[in-house]
Amino acid sequence: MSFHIGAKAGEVAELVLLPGDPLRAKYIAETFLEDAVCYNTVRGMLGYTGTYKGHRVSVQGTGMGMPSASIYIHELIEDYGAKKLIRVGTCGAIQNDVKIRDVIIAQAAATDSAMIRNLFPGVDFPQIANFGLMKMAHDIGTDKGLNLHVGNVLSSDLFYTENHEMTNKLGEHGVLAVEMESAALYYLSAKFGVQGLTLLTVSDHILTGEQTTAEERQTTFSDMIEVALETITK
Ligand SMILES: O=P(O)(O)O[C@H]1O[C@H](CO)[C@@H](O)[C@H]1O
Ligand SMILES: O=c1cc[nH]c(=O)[nH]1
Repeated sequence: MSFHIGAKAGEVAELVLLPGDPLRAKYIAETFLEDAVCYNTVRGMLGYTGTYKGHRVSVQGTGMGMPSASIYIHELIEDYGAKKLIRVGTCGAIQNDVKIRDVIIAQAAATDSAMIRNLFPGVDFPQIANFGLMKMAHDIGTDKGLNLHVGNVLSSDLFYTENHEMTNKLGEHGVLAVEMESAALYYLSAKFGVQGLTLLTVSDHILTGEQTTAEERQTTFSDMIEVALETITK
């Protein structure tokens, strides 16, 4: 077992989905995977391994924010050998043409976190998705007829930001939505030479104030999950 994950060696698959919400991990395992077994309950951050169309796949909750997500992502890669990781998250849209329940493929993630900046003084390290996973997800999502958007997102340290001017400015520069973990996934994927991608379902609209319910955030968004599972197992 690693510091925060109670799985034994071999209990985590090389292919891992990463929802922030551990109960979304449970829902995904119970709804989409066959023979899913729970390998982690440490801190209630549930993790499961099962199969999807014959491929071993794990799904691990990461918690909220880059400090929490980076702990799980780091241990999944370094201690358990994860090779492809797809975050399946929720986000708040900051573009008018991005609607509630649309799916976003995060091509890159800007961040207001100092976590990565502090590692590269004087350089803005680019946090980008793996191209192969991104193209595959785009092809699969397009075939499914989804309302897909591809572009930049903001991974913010603050859910309740006071800097609305900054959010608006990022929107004016084409950033699609705000969430809290993708920059960490993309940085750690680059550090360890593995493949990382984020898919997001729009759970709320920052410009219009529309919202989904907590239950929807935990248990729906099956389009995104299916695209993630098809992509990661191709
Ligand atoms: O739904 P998840 O994957 O947790 O993602 C989003 O939701 C949380 C905030 O409500 C943050 O973790 C944010 O990134
Ligand atoms: O970080 C997040 C996630 C969902 N919705 C938001 O507005 N922000």
